[in-house]
Amino acid sequence: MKLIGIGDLLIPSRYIEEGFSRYRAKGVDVEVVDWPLKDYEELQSINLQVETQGSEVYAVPDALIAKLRDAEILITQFCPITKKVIDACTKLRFIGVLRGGYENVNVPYAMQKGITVYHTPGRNATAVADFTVGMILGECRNIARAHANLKEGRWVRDYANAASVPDLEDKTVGIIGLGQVGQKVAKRLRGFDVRLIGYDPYVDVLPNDVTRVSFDDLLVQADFVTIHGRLTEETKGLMNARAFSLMKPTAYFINTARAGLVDEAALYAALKEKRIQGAALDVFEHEPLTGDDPLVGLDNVTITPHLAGGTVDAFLHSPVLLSREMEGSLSGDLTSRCIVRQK
Ligand SMILES: NC(=O)c1ccc[n+]([C@@H]2O[C@H](COP(=O)([O-])OP(=O)(O)OC[C@H]3O[C@@H](n4cnc5c(N)ncnc54)[C@H](O)[C@@H]3O)[C@@H](O)[C@H]2O)c1
Ligand SMILES: O=C(O)[C@H](O)[C@H](O)COP(=O)(O)O
Repeated sequence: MKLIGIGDLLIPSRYIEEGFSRYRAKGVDVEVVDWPLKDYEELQSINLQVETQGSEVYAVPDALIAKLRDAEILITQFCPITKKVIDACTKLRFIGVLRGGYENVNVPYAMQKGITVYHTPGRNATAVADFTVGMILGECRNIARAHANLKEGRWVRDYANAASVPDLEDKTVGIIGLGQVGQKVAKRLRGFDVRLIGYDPYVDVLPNDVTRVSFDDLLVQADFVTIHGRLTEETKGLMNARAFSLMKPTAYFINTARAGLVDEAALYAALKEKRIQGAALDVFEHEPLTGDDPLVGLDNVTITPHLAGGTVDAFLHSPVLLSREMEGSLSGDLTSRCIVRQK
């Protein structure tokens, strides 16, 4: 059996090679090729922003497709596996995605062709959950603003909103979306003695210290609203002007998930008019965010350049996780992680 992995800027080839090297003992021929990209910005602009299955808007270079043709197992992180790629790989039986999401793979087409697709749920949930807690503290305690001021030689202790800087203890944190990341955020926040409320229409059982509430009740009650849904047709623009109008004027909004979950203009207006206290954002409608973006000029926002999932553990361990998940497929044993099974 032939496995071909596609290395990229965030998971270089050698990590895929190492992650799947033990397949060699099972008679698998493991080869890894590179997806040539200029820089991380190029990757973000073509892939992280494209949330349509198959990402056909990006043309995978023919030279790369030519290197993939013999694959029976194809491993990718961000490189789009489009209809054209699938058609070129005539022996393809399995696709493994080194991601929790799989928006860059044309899953419906793979399914139609009887190809089994695996992914890696939660591979960077720890990284994102840790970062989210950092963002909550960073914004409500003015950490980033204080740092920026000191770097510019200003010793500023009298922030305009200092009188309303909260402790986390006894505050209510509302978590929208209790999947891999949302549940880890809840787990981390327990140590802060907060009250946890959650909204997720698709999770039957919430962690027992997370009180299930409706979407509107969450917004009305929470001192911190943190969103962790995936971007779908249903969740697009979930946080709109109406949603922000339900939040307390003292509440904070945190988004380390996807920009598309939020109406950014409505969020900007709520922040600008101080209808909510502040926001911490790792994801933006237009990435990379430029210095002249209106959000950058606000004094009640903490912004980071889409960093939440990026730890060495998250990215470099993904191939090991995926190789374990897919191992059963070699002997025909399809495990629960496979999202599409052969008919
Ligand atoms: N900033 C980063 O670097 C970074 C890194 C990794 C992941 N992410 C993003 O973090 C988010 C969470 O990832 P995850 O792995 O936890 O995803 P997940 O699929 O495990 O969880 C998403 C949850 O959202 C819930 N959901 C679906 N529709 C909903 C709705 N209408 N309202 C509320 N909840 C709804 C689902 O039931 C699920 O429990 C995703 O948007 C992902 O793209 C960001
Ligand atoms: O940078 C990010 O947002 C994520 O690391 C990237 O999109 C992959 O996330 P995943 O699909 O693994 O959740």
